[in-house]
Amino acid sequence: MENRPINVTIIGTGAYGTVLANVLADNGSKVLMYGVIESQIDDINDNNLNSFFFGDLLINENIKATADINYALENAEVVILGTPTAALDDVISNIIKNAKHPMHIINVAKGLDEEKLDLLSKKIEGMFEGTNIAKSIGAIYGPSVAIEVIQRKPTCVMSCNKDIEVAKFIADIFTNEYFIALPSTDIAGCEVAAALKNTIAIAAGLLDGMLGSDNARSCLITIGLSEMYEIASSFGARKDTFFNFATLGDLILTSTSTKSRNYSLGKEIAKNEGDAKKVLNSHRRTVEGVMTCKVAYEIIRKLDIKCPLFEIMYEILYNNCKPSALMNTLFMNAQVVEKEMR
Ligand SMILES: NC(=O)c1ccc[n+]([C@@H]2O[C@H](COP(=O)([O-])OP(=O)(O)OC[C@H]3O[C@@H](n4cnc5c(N)ncnc54)[C@H](O)[C@@H]3O)[C@@H](O)[C@H]2O)c1
Ligand SMILES: O=P(O)(O)OC[C@H](O)CO
Repeated sequence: MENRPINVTIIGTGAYGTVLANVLADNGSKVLMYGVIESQIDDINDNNLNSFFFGDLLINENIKATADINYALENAEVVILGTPTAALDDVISNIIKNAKHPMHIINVAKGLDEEKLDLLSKKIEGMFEGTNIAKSIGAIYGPSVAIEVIQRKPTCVMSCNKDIEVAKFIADIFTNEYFIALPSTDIAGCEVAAALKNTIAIAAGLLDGMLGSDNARSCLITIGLSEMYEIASSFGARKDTFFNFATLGDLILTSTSTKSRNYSLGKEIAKNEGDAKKVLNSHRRTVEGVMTCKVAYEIIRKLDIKCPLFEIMYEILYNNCKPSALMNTLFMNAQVVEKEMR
């Protein structure tokens, strides 16, 4: 365990960036947040609050925020990419332009590379290639709705890195009595699961809104886990990874919690008689399962594999198909047993 304060810079002053800042500052790290929204920066510096996301819940008073990227990166040893997947291109370009020394890069965005239909970590690696800025590239994934972490409720996540020693180092700087990070070297497994569970959560919210059936939700989660593994294994994921916090854990949380934005979107679609188009047109919050569904659908087609849940969700979210009939066919076609037994 490192016993000196680590300088950590968090890119983004959003919900998850703020909670990770709080965990790290609680652990004695020197935390600086870089943001683009002046009111959030001022709120953090002047009031120890990020009230846009967390109302009057105080955050650690040692957290500082800035809009100056040079200042933000000047002493950074670890940089956390704390924005949604869609902002990563911009964020990484900004780091490459302004960083002057090597640093550990940790991604927390849950998504896939929509252009190359590939892993987000590969895209991030590709962007840093030849720059000497990324000492290592890893991720933190696990069941962690922001509001509960800021309230210091027990949360377990995976620290993912190809190099187990770096995974352990990052796990150590995050771990305390309420936030536990365990190392994993299976980036592909954790990352694909972290992205795909968002689409399954939209399906779960939709199903709950339509049927209110605990039986059906459990079956949906099981089918989702199976399809998640099917897709992830094509990226080299290990089966044992599918029993950890980033995979099964996050899938259960996001598919059952009303605090999840993805699950809530599904419920909202159900409330609007299954009219996804209408709901998505007026939606403003970060809901990554919608884009992930499209990427997953294209990956499934490219690999020529069968993932009925993702195919159905694509029809609902992108072709405005009514969910009821489609949901029925999902259970009729459920395939969750070993491939060789089918
Ligand atoms: N919220 C959660 O509970 C939670 C938990 C685990 C993981 N995550 C993941 O973390 C990622 C971020 O989610 P969030 O909930 O914090 O999102 P959010 O919508 O709360 O915040 C996003 C933040 O990114 C900032 N941002 C956007 N573009 C930027 C740019 N170019 N440069 C700098 N800042 C920029 C915005 O200003 C905003 O402060 C997502 O991929 C999400 O899946 C979220
Ligand atoms: O609010 P959501 O649906 O983006 O989910 C947040 C986290 O990913 C849960 O671990």
